[in-house]
Amino acid sequence: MGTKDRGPRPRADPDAQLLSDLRAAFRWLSDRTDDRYAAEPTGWWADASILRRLGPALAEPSRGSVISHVVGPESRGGLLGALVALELDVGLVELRKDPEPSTDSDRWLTARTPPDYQDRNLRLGLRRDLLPSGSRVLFVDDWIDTGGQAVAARKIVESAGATWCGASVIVDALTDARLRRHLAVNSIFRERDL
Ligand SMILES: O=P(O)(O)OC[C@H]1O[C@H](OP(=O)(O)OP(=O)(O)O)[C@H](O)[C@@H]1O
Repeated sequence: MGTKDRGPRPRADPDAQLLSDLRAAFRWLSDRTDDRYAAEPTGWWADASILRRLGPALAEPSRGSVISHVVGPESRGGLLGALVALELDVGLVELRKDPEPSTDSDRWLTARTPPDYQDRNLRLGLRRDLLPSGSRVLFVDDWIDTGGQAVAARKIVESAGATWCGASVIVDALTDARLRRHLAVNSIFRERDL
């Protein structure tokens, strides 16, 4: 059979390609003296071709939903949140760690996390005037581990009178399926697939 008879070359599956590129650019860090492993995902945004695909991939599950704001926790949630907000054509509201009001009239909504992946009870907060009641929020982050930060984020969103529409993350390391459902988590992949 000649080459003409073979038909078009099958196109590479873009999702499979993104997964494989994310895996290739990721490292676990560890010391010989310590059995702890730390995720090192910064190669993902150091690579222009991965960076370009992250916003569309994280926005994809929300394409059919009405989203008015993206909320991203400091620091990587802010970085990725901006990419997703651009894709969905909405604004990004920063979720800060230990926010300090600049003036008395600078109102923040805050909540403390249950112990997170580093056993921290972080105080997270966002500026009240940036998230009007009735907003429809998509939470964006690189990684969800215990879900502690996302749980606190949901409390804050709801205390603003806004609706939590879900969480979009690159890696889902949750061990609690009920929490995954409660937070409506979509991920590019599970930690076990790294
Ligand atoms: O599910 P959890 O147990 O709450 O943990 C997940 C969070 O922890 C990491 O952020 P970190 O606070 O390390 O800050 P970073 O974004 O600056 O890395 C990660 O980016 C998530 O925000």
